[in-house]
Amino acid sequence: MIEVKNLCHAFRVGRKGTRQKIHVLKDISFSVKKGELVAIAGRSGSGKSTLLNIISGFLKPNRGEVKIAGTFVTNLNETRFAEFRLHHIGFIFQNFQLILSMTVFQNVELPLILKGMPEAERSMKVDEALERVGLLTYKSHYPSELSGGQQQRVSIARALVVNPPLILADEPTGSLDSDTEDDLLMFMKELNNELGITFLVITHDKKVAQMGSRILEMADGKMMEGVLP
Ligand SMILES: Nc1ncnc2c1ncn2[C@@H]1O[C@H](COP(=O)(O)OP(=O)(O)OP(=O)(O)O)[C@@H](O)[C@H]1O
Repeated sequence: MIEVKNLCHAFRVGRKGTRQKIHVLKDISFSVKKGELVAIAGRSGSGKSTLLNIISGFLKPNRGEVKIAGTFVTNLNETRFAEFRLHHIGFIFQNFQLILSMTVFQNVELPLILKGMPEAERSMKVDEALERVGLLTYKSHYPSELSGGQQQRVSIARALVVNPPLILADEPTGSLDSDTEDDLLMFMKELNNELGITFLVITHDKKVAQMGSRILEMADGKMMEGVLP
């Protein structure tokens, strides 16, 4: 599902004269098979978000390539990558990224509007996704009227609504308390098992990493197959 080859990325920091290059990704290669749930673990600053930004197409790498579902995405321009994302990738973020002025229904409907789906079909798909996350009765609520765990479920429904083969999650439980975190991790595992969606989960939390069928550990710009205690 994902093949990453020889990815290198450095940021230039500082002012002219004292400018420095920070090499964040140093020749990273790994692959994720269809239906796997893989966690990428590593300390703060180890380059996890940079890697995810490249895989999601929000950042162009200095070198290397990423192939997702058979497409070399690193070659796509911004417009084509946006189109590709809409059909192939669902996102879950630490801070949910819901639009607060929109209802739960409208938040989940958004990707379908972008896809140009007719209204009747949209309505059916949104209801289906909300049912899946157990929040159909909350469809007219606003995000601020929901708990953190519920808001994260809405964002999962928004990711699921386009039936993506791949979900990228960046610290998905980072804003949740421990019990809610456990519920959400179980739910993500369920989606992985039942729907066969491939998950790539970025985390610095051992408990989250351990839910993966495989853990890739990032340290010092490199990646290795992780072994967590
Ligand atoms: N836009 C940028 N410009 C300059 N340096 C950056 C930029 N983005 C990230 N970095 C640097 O790259 C390194 C890796 O950052 P990154 O956010 O990828 O790490 P991370 O593992 O996701 O950390 P965290 O868990 O804290 O989010 C850090 O040293 C960071 O300061």
